[in-house]
Amino acid sequence: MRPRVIAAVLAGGVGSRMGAPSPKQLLPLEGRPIIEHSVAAFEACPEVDEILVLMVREYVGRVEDIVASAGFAKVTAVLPGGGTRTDTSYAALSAMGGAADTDLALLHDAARPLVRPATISACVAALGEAGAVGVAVPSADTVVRVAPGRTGGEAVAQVPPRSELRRMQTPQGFRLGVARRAYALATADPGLVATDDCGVVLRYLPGEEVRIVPGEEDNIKVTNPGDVEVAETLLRRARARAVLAEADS
Ligand SMILES: Nc1ccn([C@@H]2O[C@H](COP(=O)(O)OP(=O)(O)OP(=O)(O)O)[C@@H](O)[C@H]2O)c(=O)n1
Ligand SMILES: C[C@](O)(CO)[C@H](O)COP(=O)(O)O
Repeated sequence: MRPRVIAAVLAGGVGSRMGAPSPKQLLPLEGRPIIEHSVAAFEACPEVDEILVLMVREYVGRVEDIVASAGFAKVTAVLPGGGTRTDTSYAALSAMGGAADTDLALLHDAARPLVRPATISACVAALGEAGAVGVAVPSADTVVRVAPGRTGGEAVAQVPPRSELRRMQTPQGFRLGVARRAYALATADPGLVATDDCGVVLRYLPGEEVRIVPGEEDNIKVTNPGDVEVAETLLRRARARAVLAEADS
């Protein structure tokens, strides 16, 4: 029997860098809220069985309305998120309590509305071989480690080989047993600091391989003012490509 695939769309953030009056995942992108685009990708992915959405508590009702009017049949619950992204991930995993350790959890930033169903499918396929996977892309820029400068400001301390570096995106996927073991250790650690879920597995289960799934440059995280316009341009370009591909076939 194939494992059940449960996706969680993480939308518990308030979007302080965006500075909009409501959380950025509610901003319109080509006429639909950003979060609707993100959920739609999972709804359209044939391998995904169920979707949970974790939203800033006071906007849970708003997202329930979005889910109802979009007719997302796979969404089984809209739940409140936590105080940090890691808290929201943990709340998502806790809400999957009825699932087996062999079932699969996919955690995705609501703020990445351009994720493609094919990328989600690739994560599910990779979880057939590894207990943890994360979508990532190479960096076109040289990435440096910095330290406080001798003359003030910051200075370059190290230039890691760029060929060994990737920029992590989401989705990030896990066999539930792996995510549960990692998060049980992480939440017991008072020094826990994490910026993504693969990092939690790497840190707390060092023996577990975290496999990279090649991603797409346009799976951007809408973060700062101006990013919605960039996402709109990328979305229009992707639509135009799809129309051309359809016409060619
Ligand atoms: N407590 C939190 C914080 C973040 N997120 C989600 O994690 C994703 C990536 O986080 P980020 O882009 O940092 O979103 P915000 O936290 O909303 O932004 P900011 O840091 O600017 O406040 C977003 O979909 C966001 O909603 C979450 O579910 N719960
Ligand atoms: C998970 C993530 O999107 C991977 O790039 C990223 O680390 C989230 O960071 P944020 O500061 O919560 O936006």
